[in-house]
Amino acid sequence: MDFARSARAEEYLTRVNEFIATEIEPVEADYHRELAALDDPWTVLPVMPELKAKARAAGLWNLFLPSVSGLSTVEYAPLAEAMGRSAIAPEVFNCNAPDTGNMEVLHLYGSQEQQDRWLTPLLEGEIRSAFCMTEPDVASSDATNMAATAIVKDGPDGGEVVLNGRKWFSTNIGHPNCRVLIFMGLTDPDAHKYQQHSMVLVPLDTPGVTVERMLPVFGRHDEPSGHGEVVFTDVRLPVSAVIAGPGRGFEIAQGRLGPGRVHHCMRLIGLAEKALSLACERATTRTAFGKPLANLGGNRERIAQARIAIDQARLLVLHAAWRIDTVGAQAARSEISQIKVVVPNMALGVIDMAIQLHGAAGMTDDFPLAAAYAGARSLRLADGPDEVHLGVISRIELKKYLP
Ligand SMILES: Cc1cc2nc3c(=O)[nH]c(=O)nc-3n(C[C@H](O)[C@H](O)[C@H](O)COP(=O)(O)OP(=O)(O)OC[C@H]3O[C@@H](n4cnc5c(N)ncnc54)[C@H](O)[C@@H]3O)c2cc1C
Repeated sequence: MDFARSARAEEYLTRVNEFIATEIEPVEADYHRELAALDDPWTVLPVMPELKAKARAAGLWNLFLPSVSGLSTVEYAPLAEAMGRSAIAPEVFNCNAPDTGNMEVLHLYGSQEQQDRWLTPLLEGEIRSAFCMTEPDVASSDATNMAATAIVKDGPDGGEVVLNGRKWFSTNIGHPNCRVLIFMGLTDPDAHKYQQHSMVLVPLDTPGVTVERMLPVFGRHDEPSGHGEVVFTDVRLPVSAVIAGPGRGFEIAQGRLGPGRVHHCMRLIGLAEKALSLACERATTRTAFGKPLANLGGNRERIAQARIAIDQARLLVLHAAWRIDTVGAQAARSEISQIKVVVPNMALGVIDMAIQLHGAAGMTDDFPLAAAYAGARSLRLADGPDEVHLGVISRIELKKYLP
């Protein structure tokens, strides 16, 4: 396998890094401060559309989508890593979750009408979207448990689909520009277990859709995107809102949760790098007991271990990306699950070390470490719990030994 960067990837990386250094990093701390000071932080600050327009004009836009960027998964990895160093860069480049996953779904499975109505404005960065699968009342790590319903009823113009149920942790639903969500619901409990569910495109202003509350993650609401609890009460839509037709929810979930989901791991490598660089700066510029922090206790070893852990995890991510590019996401299931276990746990360790070296300051919002810790911890669940991924890896491993 060859992880050397192509000339095209190298060129993009130089430009992305330059854009982040000159346009994003100088304004990022103020962005967070200004947002936190607002009475209503569910607001788009003017600087965000300005940055997006600049990134777009620079051709650094929708790089996550191979058909737009022409980049392979291996080529995209260092770009996502660069974006992951900053909390706002992914959005600036229109490469942020969950919109990227939703765009991939619409790109792969959407009808022409669905693409015109939703994919085009998402690709333009004009609107945002949410993905509503997880439910508070069932163990949602097992997607066959989803109990909210998407019942198809016959009628004129092909009939309608009626949605009922409660979803939560719907990321992005608090964003002022969130206009559409993808709802996963039970359509036919008698069908094969992987053909019971459907995915439905729901305009956020459809009667019967109510965002009941925004959920905190370690006390943070992640404004202006957030994670909402959403109730669906007799939400009626034409059957043309069902993506790829009724009963194909699982098939689409497999597609959605394939290549797009390794982007989180790529970005987390960048976040861990950011934490390590902050730790090194702090350790070399602050003195205790007459020495720089770096020279106290086991701090040099901890920094060395962090460097090793990040480089190991990066290689595993590149390997998974290479497998996706060469054999496809389905055949790379073990490698994808491996990085989903390794990377968030690695990032948590590195960020925790950086927080410790910062002392009490590491727990505040004066540094991006506390938010980074919450984000990395979330990804031990949000991308599927570690245990589920370990189950996938062991199943594939043990299968080799079955008679
Ligand atoms: C910040 C954040 C953002 C999120 N964003 C979204 C979103 O945008 N859209 C969305 O639909 N969902 C989202 N989620 C939800 C996430 O996908 C679910 O939390 C996850 O799938 C687990 O489902 P659950 O919470 O119901 O946990 P459960 O299924 O109840 O599992 C709880 C625990 O049980 C154990 N467990 C489960 N299965 C196994 C197993 N096979 N072996 C051993 N132990 C096991 C694990 O310890 C697991 O953590 C988000 C979550 C977070 C924290």
